[in-house]
Amino acid sequence: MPCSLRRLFATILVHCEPGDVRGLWDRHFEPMSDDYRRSHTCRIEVEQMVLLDIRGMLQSMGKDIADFSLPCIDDAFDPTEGEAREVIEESNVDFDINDTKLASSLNLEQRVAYNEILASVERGDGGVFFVDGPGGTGKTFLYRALLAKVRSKGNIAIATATSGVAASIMPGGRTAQSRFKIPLSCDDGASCTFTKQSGTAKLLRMASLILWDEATMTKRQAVEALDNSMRDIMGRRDRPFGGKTVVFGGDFRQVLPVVRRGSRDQIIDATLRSSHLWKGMRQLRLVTNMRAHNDTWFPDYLLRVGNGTEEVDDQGNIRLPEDICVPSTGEGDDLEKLIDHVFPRLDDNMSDPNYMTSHAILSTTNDNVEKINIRMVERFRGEEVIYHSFDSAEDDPYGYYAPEFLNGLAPNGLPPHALKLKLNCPVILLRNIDPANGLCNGTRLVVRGFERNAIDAEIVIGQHAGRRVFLPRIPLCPSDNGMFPFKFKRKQFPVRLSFAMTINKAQGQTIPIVGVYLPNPVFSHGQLYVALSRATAKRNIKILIEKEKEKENAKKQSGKPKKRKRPALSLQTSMKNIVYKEVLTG
Ligand SMILES: Nc1ncnc2c1ncn2[C@@H]1O[C@H](COP(=O)(O)OP(=O)(O)OP(=O)(O)O)[C@@H](O)[C@H]1O
Repeated sequence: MPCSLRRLFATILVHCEPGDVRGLWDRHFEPMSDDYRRSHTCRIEVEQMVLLDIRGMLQSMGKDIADFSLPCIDDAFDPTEGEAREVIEESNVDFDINDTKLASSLNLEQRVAYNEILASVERGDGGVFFVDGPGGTGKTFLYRALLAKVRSKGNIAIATATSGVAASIMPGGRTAQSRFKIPLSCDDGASCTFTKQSGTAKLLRMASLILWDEATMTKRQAVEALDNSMRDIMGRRDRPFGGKTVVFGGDFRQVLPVVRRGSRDQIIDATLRSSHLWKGMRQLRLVTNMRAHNDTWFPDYLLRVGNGTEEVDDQGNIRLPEDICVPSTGEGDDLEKLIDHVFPRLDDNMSDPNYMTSHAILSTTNDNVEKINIRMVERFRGEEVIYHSFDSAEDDPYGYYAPEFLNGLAPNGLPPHALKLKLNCPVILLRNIDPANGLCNGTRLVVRGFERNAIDAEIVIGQHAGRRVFLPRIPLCPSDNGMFPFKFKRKQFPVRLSFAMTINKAQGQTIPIVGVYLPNPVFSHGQLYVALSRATAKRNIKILIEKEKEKENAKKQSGKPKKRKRPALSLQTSMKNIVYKEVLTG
């Protein structure tokens, strides 16, 4: 508890712009130091221990404790002796002893990749690799084996991924953006923002191995920025990544980088495959699906969907297996049926975090996801707590935008104005709060308690699973600045319910029991493939494609008081599948 309070304190300093930092410190010092006071009697010593802990947390959130009006840290109590925080943090990453045993169960393709990469690490003369594997072929399994091997020898291995979710399932994983300090908008020729003398530069120089998972989802300019900076800090401008062993991984069949209003050509141009670095990357291919290894038909089908080779009808749609499709009437209760399939015996399992994280419904848009989440929280037993946000238009001195209007806005990546929660319900974090401690955009948690100004939650996925955290309300702005003609700010808890999530958010996660809700066709490359490939076997996936015609008829008839016939039940099995084949073969 005191540790969770210290983390909450650091989070408030970084994200909530408190007016009276010293007052906050004085008021909460006692509960924040409970654990240290039990083992130490000297108040000065206890105060220094709390400050050092908070300093570490602030540093991992990218802030310096000296910028806040807190008591000073006395060097005599500082055990780090001036060593860079990045180096200490990385050296302290515990490797799971069980991961050192993974090497013995690698399949043939994984073993070839493992040996080649380790040989490069051992030679120390650099090498750039791309682990190319469809979803479920064990890329993450391979990374865990590599990280454990390098770290078990006392060497530094840096694990990163494009998304927070993928980063959180690797030990010591961080988002590539935060670890390498890649600028948010990154143009051709850009570099990372760290200096040659910084802790990040020191860490990268010391690293024996650098991993970047889901590199297929990042813009090539971000990878090129790392290459530029590595050449610079290593003083080896002629060698890719300054002569380090760097391993990228991903699957171009999955979702590609987001290019706002981008054309197909612009999206392809933004991918790593279009980078000048691509040709120099040694390709290591994984082909055996280890996620669905008990079901050989399903992985083959998935690959045909991902490769765009599954046969299409005259409308350009592919057929989904009948036994995974939920019959539809085009009416509202279709969704209830899908929910029943995906969340059986919900009442008996409400407090089981494993159940909550192994069942989820995926859909294409936030609106669909919100609709499912609202239904699910209504089904969930317990008292509902509603937290309302404080919304403002920053550059609106005359108050043109009424609060009701602002409250009704639902931009992507922001929590709703009225956040409805119940005890034990699953939520997903919407911001990188403290990536080093498992709180990043995409982290899955369950709600364990409600405070007036904080949500008490438990991390349920990844290496920090089981950790309790307090989440405060923070000011949040839409990631897309051009979305509104004013600067919109919402002060709210940075979470959303996660019974359902968008397909893009689910990339990189294995979801043992998955439902896919498709009231509208998929609209981007790889979406259908990502949705289908989250499951471990065909029998664990259900898809609801809503019947279009009936919906339209229902709309037309809604104005007339005539008796309506009960809509017929039919099985919708065809769906659009968007595949940019040039990114798979170019
Ligand atoms: N050699 C192996 N032996 C046993 N299980 C394995 C092996 N390789 C992978 N697995 C298991 O297969 C499943 C899928 O593996 P993993 O998550 O590493 O795939 P992935 O390629 O990273 O998938 P995605 O791209 O969808 O994230 C996991 O449950 C993993 O533990």
